[in-house]
Amino acid sequence: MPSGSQAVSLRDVTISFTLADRGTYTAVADASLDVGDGEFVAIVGPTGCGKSTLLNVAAGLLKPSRGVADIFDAPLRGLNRQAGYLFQAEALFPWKTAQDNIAIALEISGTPRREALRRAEDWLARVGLAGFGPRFPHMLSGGQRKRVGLAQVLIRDPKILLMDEPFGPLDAQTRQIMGNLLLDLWNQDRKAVMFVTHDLEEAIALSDRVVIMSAGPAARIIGDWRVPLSRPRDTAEIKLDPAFHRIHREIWETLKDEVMKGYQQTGGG
Ligand SMILES: Nc1ncnc2c1ncn2[C@@H]1O[C@H](COP(=O)(O)OP(=O)(O)OP(=O)(O)O)[C@@H](O)[C@H]1O
Repeated sequence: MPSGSQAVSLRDVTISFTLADRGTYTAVADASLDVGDGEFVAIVGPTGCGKSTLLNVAAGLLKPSRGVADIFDAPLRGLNRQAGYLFQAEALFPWKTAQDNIAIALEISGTPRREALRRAEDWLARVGLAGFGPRFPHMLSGGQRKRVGLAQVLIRDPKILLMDEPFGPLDAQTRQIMGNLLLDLWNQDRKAVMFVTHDLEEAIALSDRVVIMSAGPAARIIGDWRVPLSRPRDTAEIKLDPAFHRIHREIWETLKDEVMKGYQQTGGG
């Protein structure tokens, strides 16, 4: 459970982009969000509303135009070195084996190669890939590559995990399996997690809190729900729980109008 300190604290964050041809575009306006130490928070919103933009602020990849970002009560300057980042797109080197892909995350910060390889082997087992170390990414399934990606991030033991639709490209069953793996690993040391998804079911199944953003431009945080479901959870079975249906219905009431606005703006509806 949260220990009281905030791993990520965004205060009145506004993010505007200056576009060469169309002036200034404000993606996110006055967003305030706290993620407690050990807390799993999902951010859900319509397509293009600014979820990734907000995550990039927490990662230190993007400086807010207004407002502040604190990490463990200290102002974030430059890259957030306490965070590990897992994107939708794969970040594996195609010419390196699974084991090397995991080990490199330690080698770049100075861990001797032999030690890095040994720890990478442990992590292969922790993500259910014992024996797959010598395979190159093209010799692994999409789900297996995601497992390698997860190990690559977690081996550095970041205090905060920033995840941007990490299981997006996977089929529904593999997503569920990856969700369970993520929860198992998270349960072992409960890092703070910011998990961006457009999938409300996935958000509820995984998280302690679900935060809803409005459609952009100038997207805002318009809802923040505590998920009343006990842990440990199985991400498939939890969806049969009546409490899951109740909270889903409640959040969807707020989300659905924003989703329609988002589609209309992006020409999808
Ligand atoms: N570097 C940039 N320059 C200009 N506009 C940008 C930039 N980055 C993001 N945007 C715009 O800001 C808005 C929010 O984008 P963002 O990727 O954060 O949305 P999202 O909610 O993560 O979308 P999706 O769910 O489709 O991945 C979009 O309209 C996008 O086009």
